[in-house]
Amino acid sequence: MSCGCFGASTLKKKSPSHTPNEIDGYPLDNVKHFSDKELRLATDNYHPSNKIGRGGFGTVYKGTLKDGRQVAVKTLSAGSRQGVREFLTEIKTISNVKHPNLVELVGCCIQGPNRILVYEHKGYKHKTRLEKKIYYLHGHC
Ligand SMILES: Nc1ncnc2c1ncn2[C@@H]1O[C@H](COP(=O)(O)OP(=O)(O)OP(=O)(O)O)[C@@H](O)[C@H]1O
Repeated sequence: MSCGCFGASTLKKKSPSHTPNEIDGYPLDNVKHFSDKELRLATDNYHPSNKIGRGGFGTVYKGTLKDGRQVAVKTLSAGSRQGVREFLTEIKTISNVKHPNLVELVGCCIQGPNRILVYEHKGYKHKTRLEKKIYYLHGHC
């Protein structure tokens, strides 16, 4: 947390609410950006009772957005190198695809160290990990 010892110009340069509009040259304009605060509110501060799973990316929490929409909030585990690559891959692929068998990417959070993906919540997942890989290999048909 910043305190009074920093000058105003320092605070301006390092605004914690800054959201990048690209990652590795990939534009993020078509993806909704959530703030850390919004997702903490949605998941009751990542309360353990909202934990719905864990994958290669990190822990997944159930959340409710301000508009009442139910979402799955996928938090990237700190230090997960696989996750950093997967974060960008998931944004690149899922944000441009709509398919009844794929969950919709609602948005993401890239704030400070946070790398979080927000999906529509499904009561169950349609695809196993293997099915997802086959799906991608066969070119989203
Ligand atoms: N959109 C969603 N709706 C409901 N539950 C979800 C959703 N996304 C993930 N989950 C839950 O979180 C668990 C982990 O999902 P996640 O996609 O992170 O990993 P995975 O399916 O094992 O595949 P991978 O590690 O390759 O990404 C799932 O098994 C499921 O229980």
